[in-house]
Amino acid sequence: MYQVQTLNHISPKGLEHLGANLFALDNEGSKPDGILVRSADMHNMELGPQLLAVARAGAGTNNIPVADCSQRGIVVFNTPGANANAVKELVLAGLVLSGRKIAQGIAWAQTLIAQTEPVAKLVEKGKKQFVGPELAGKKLGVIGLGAIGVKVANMATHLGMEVLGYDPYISIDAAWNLSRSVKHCVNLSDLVNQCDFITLHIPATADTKGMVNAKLISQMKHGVRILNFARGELVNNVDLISALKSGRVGAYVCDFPCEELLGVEGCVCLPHLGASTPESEENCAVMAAQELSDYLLDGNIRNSVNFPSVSMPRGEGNRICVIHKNVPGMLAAITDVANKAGLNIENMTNKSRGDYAYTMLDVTGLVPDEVGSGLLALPDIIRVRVL
Ligand SMILES: NC(=O)C1=CN([C@@H]2O[C@H](COP(=O)(O)OP(=O)(O)OC[C@H]3O[C@@H](n4cnc5c(N)ncnc54)[C@H](O)[C@@H]3O)[C@@H](O)[C@H]2O)C=CC1
Ligand SMILES: O=C(O)CCC(=O)C(=O)O
Repeated sequence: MYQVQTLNHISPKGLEHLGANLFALDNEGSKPDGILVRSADMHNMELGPQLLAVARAGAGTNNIPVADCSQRGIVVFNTPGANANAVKELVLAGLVLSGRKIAQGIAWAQTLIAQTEPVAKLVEKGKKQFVGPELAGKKLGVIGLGAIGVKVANMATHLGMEVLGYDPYISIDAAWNLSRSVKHCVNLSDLVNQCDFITLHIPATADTKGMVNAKLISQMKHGVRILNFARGELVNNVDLISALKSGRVGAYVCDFPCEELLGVEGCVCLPHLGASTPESEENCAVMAAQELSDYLLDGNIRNSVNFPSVSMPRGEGNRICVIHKNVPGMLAAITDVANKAGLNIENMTNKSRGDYAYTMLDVTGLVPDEVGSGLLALPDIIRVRVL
């Protein structure tokens, strides 16, 4: 029985994929084999030696200590694309909110109840302060053309916007899905200096943190409207607030409120609602639970952010799963241990990713305990499981 801990609310539709006879859900989680998480910050969490995998029901994994997990042989999964439509739809709202001063208008309309003049009269007198531009005919810059960025870019072409995209690492799949009317920018300056609206769809990493700062803003069009449904850390808030005050930035719509942004004129903060739809919560939970179950029960890895994708159909015998360093001689050393134990290797697969690699052997015959201990005694072996 595998113990699975949930650190956030995970849609019950997903949890149904963890069969009750094989998995025990334990929210206190003293010694979980697997963790299901959404946005909970795991950086200061103590991860026990028994922990095998963390599945993020969502896209961003910056709340998970991924490098540390890799070193300890903990596989981290995410759910690529499972919440992309939910975010795309909120970006549509964000585009309109950034231009038409809707949030400010709604807040102002609520104040009219206390006035002495009739509300309808006050509305007609006051509405001119909330005039804002249409989207059609304007230029939208999409930074990051992954699952969400592609959907946003394609949607914007249907709104009559001229769309520019920047992503030096775009995947082949994403490129196939991108509307051919999206203009490709080879550098960021080329995108930011012509766009009326800019939307961020990149992960928060050491390279991207603080990317929207005074220097980049100085290259943008005066009055540019910026949308951030990716991560708060991508934007230097001090520089952004000063640009809002000077009018260089016309509006900032973001999904990541923080102390310094609340109450700043021109800033519209949503409470991290990008993926908050029943459909997206369910998609993410189902995908994450399936990934976790497939790994815990059969050792297969799909959609990991720190280990390679490795899957093999399960045969009759035992399966030996080895996480190891990506260094020469590992396959020979692993198969040598199996051979010495008299095991016949029926099927075998091995893949590497960066500094790490994963090998699975399907063998006939019972696997003696000394195989596990023999493998673990080899240099550069991180984790061994016999399933
Ligand atoms: N507001 C919310 O609730 C949500 C926020 N997110 C955030 O949005 C981000 C993107 O999500 P997805 O599109 O699903 O991820 P994805 O992995 O499909 O796409 C990210 C894209 O960014 C590109 N990229 C990376 N570094 C870049 C750089 N320096 N410049 C330009 N492009 C760069 C990658 O090549 C990739 O194509 C997530 O990492 C997460 O932080 C995701 C889902 C929900
Ligand atoms: O689970 C959520 O609500 C947040 C989703 C998110 O930020 C992500 O998928 O990166």
